[in-house]
Amino acid sequence: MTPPHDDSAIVATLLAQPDRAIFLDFDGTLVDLAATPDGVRLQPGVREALSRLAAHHDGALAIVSGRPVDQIDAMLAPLVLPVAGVHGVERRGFDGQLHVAPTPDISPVLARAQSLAVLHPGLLVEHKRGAVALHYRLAPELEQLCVREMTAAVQACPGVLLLHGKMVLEAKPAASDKGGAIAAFMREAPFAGRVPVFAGDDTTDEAGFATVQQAGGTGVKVGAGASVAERRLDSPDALRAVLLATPQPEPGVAYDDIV
Ligand SMILES: O=P(O)(O)OC[C@H]1O[C@H](O[C@H]2O[C@H](CO)[C@@H](O)[C@H](O)[C@H]2O)[C@H](O)[C@@H](O)[C@@H]1O
Repeated sequence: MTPPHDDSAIVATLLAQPDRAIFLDFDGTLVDLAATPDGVRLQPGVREALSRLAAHHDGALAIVSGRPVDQIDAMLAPLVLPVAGVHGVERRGFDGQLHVAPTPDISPVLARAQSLAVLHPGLLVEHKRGAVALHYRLAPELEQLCVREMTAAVQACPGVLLLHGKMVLEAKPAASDKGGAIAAFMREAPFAGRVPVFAGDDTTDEAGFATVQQAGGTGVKVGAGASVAERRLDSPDALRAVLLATPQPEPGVAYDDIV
């Protein structure tokens, strides 16, 4: 389905305003989706564009992902940014401090997902801090089976919620989400007092859109699909084009100089 319109010009204007706080999802937003989680690649120039944009906003730029913080660090190295990982279970602020939310016992879900993957080698299980992702991208015909099994497993785990993302079912703590992670960043320097913008592509990003819009900011949905976000970009390519055109910092000023 083709998205109704593309707000590239408006998003570029928003990102250029130095009083914004910028929050970016990773998979399907900054990088194109790939067949497997370790198959994604950061396109040339994106790391440098993120560094420029962070400098332009005095460091108020964070990645907000379903991936663990250390995976995001590995993808962006040598650039180190504030990151919320595992849908807000992990969060490293601008000051470098890592905050970890309490996590309910998820071991029954992990055991069920792993049993299913043994029976069906096309399925892939990711065990993250307090969360389990069951990927069926390589075996899409197993979607309904995965939904049934993961729903049943999660029902037996109080405090655990099931998210249905892009070809993935993720069991994660109900109390943590991207909205909460963004709100936590917004209480801290250098994010506090700024107007938030969050770009994301998936159902798991909707809580983030709601949070930034309640704070007077802007949600930007990347790609097709229903969303509460007020703005829309066609694809990760459209977002990257906006990022690559981000303002140049003052001569000699880079993100590394402000952290
Ligand atoms: O919040 P995000 O940064 O968008 O992370 C969401 C999940 O992304 C990854 O899975 C997704 O991307 C994979 C690579 O393109 C793809 O193979 C998979 O089908 C997608 O669901 C990641 O593996 C998960 O841990 C993240 O939660």
